[in-house]
Amino acid sequence: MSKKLNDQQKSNKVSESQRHKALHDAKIGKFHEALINFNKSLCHAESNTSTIALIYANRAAVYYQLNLHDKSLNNIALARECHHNADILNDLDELEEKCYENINNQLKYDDPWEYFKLSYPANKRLPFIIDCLEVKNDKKYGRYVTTTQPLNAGDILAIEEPFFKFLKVDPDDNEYPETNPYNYCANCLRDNYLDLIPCDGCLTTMFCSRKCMEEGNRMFHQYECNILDVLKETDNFRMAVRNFFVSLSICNRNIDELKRLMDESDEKNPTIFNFDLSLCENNSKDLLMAMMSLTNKTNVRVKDMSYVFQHHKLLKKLWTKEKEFINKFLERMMQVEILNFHGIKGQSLNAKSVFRKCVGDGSYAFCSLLNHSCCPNVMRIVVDNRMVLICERPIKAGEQLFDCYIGDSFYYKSKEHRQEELEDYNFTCDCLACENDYADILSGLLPVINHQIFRLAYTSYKDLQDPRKVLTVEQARMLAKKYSLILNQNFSENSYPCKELVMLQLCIVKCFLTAAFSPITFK
Ligand SMILES: C[S@@+](CC[C@H](N)C(=O)[O-])C[C@H]1O[C@@H](n2cnc3c(N)ncnc32)[C@H](O)[C@@H]1O
Repeated sequence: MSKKLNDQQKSNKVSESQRHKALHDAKIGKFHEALINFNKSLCHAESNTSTIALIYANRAAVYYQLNLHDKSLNNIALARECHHNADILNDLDELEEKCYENINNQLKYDDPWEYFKLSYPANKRLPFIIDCLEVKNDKKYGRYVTTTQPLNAGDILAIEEPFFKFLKVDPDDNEYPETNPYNYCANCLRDNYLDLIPCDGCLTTMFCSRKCMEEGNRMFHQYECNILDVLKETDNFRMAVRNFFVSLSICNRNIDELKRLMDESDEKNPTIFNFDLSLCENNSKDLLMAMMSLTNKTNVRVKDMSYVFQHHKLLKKLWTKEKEFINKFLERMMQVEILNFHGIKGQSLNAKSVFRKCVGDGSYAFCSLLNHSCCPNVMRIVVDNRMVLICERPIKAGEQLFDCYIGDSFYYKSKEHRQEELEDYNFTCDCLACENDYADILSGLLPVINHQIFRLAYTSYKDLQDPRKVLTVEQARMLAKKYSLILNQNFSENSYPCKELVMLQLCIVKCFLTAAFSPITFK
């Protein structure tokens, strides 16, 4: 790598000052703040110095206090691996003994994947979606997803890993602590209960494990580590530049192979349904082609990016020879991004509420095939970086799955407002809600058909809106099940949309959002 362009260098002095802040936080019981400050301190510590061992030892002690003994043991092991002064060894041995003595009393994490599971057998070639989903194509929608079997509200239809992903961090944003880079793994975007390890080179990049560190370095960080400040200037194109690095790595740095994949994607317009992703062999190239086809070629102009490519030997050479293709690739990535990138809200130990800023963006090859309706029948939520697709009202065999691209659907926004928000997608929505100009569920426009169900739906809906009534994850999961059952039993196509069915649908959405985004709980 060439000369480091970040203006700051590792410094044990800065690291020590952060460590002392963390020790103070821990002393007054602010354990989450302490862990973040220890992470910051780790990032600033000079490589191969005993300071790093000391920080891991301190972090181990905090995890011990939090009753997270496996994390404590992990940090003891990390401390021992580092260059350390002999006098911390005794402390580590003592702490280790205490952890083993108490390991059976440690807090158990609530694993969201015990709850979010596919509701039907998995597709054999695409094991992350259920086996009755298909992709079709027509003139109006382009590609679209349908089901060969009826589906019910509450069913989980897909659990998909992002293909491209990007952690959006801002160390200076104090208003939203979740945008602090010392919270999340730069590779998988998970918070790992703040048990992160620092990059040896820069001051802000952390990983959750050696495996993620190796993968992150191989896929993108080898190019980015010493130019993080330069990359900030790429503004909107930051993610496109990241995707170029990742794609180049997938092609083993062979740009001719990347060109070939782009040509093949343009020619065949493949989706993931064209591939067998159950095979253990590396299928990144298949996925990359499927991702590149997710564009309607919106007009995008890339600004001059030469400054990004001047600091790395290979990139500089590629830029001189292949500037035109690289620009074309960045444009394509931007076109894909406009249509298909989804915010990732992290789960974090220090998240205080359901509503918080996204910590990153991700793109999902399957879920991106869903078209839009302002009265959707499925919803997407990102749990722990994976996209979970949930059925929010009954769907007949043969029907298309529709997602709502604009968060709130016809329940809250006027038709004009919705169309404005859909502008980037280049189509005019003619869904049921737009055709009939439904707006605002509480207005008089929608009829009430079953008054008994309406009373139940209305009370439940109002209860869920009440900010004083905060649901636990467990309660939200139970209620999602309850409302799904009532909706499934009372749904009739002839009466939808009516107030009570739409309200029940909204209750289900709200419960799933709460179940996914509530602060992490322990059993
Ligand atoms: C995320 S992609 C969905 C998959 C897309 N149909 C494809 O073939 O790749 C979004 C694009 O799909 C099309 N689309 C989505 N919803 C639509 C709708 N309700 N009516 C017509 N076209 C729609 C638009 O071209 C939009 O830009």
